[in-house]
Amino acid sequence: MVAPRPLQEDGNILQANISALRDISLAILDSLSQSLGLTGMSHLTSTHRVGEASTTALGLLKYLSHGTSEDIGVGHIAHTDAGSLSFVFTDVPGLQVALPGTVEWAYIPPREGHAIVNVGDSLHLLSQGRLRSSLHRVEPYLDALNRTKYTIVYLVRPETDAVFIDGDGKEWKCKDWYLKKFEIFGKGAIDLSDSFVLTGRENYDGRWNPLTAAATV
Ligand SMILES: O=C(O)CCC(=O)C(=O)O
Ligand SMILES: [Fe+2]
Repeated sequence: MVAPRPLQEDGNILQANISALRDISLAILDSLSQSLGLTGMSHLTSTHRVGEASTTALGLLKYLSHGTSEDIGVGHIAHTDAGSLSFVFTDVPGLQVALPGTVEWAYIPPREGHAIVNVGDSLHLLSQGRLRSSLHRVEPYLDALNRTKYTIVYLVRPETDAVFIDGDGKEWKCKDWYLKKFEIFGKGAIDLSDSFVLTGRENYDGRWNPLTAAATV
């Protein structure tokens, strides 16, 4: 596979960006911990130590254009991210977030020089529910239907052996929570029995309705 030209010309660009994103994410985790009074082993950086094994990842997503599939094949189903923090870089709109406490969706327009940063399940669980993972999805945006949407995501995840306690007092190893979540993503179809793990809500699929969307956007 041939690397994109900027990477061929400067192999360090990737490493430099990953290091910067890692430092920024640790600063955010530190600041959140101070604000929430999380100290000692509960301090969020204590489960995100540099050099410890984790599945933190950098990804490039390319979305199918609107019209290439009839229903849910376009975009990204409603979900919360499994990890701690997700940095989303894109210049094509389409990302929607569920407004807190409602079932209404709002587009988050890209802003030049900015990233969108989502809180994921891991921070929800590590902060004993004080931080909430954001429910979001990607839908066609009517002004950008003919543009291919690319997104670069930097997905910060805790150490593989970090331990979570869920709302029912059940203990999870970070890696088991991820396996469960990725198994659901891998199914390719929405099964309502999975909806709590996928979206944090029971019996909910958050599916996009093209008819309503066309009328309201
Ligand atoms: O492409 C986007 O704007 C969002 C991507 C996303 O939600 C994800 O990778 O989990
Ligand atoms: Fe996401």
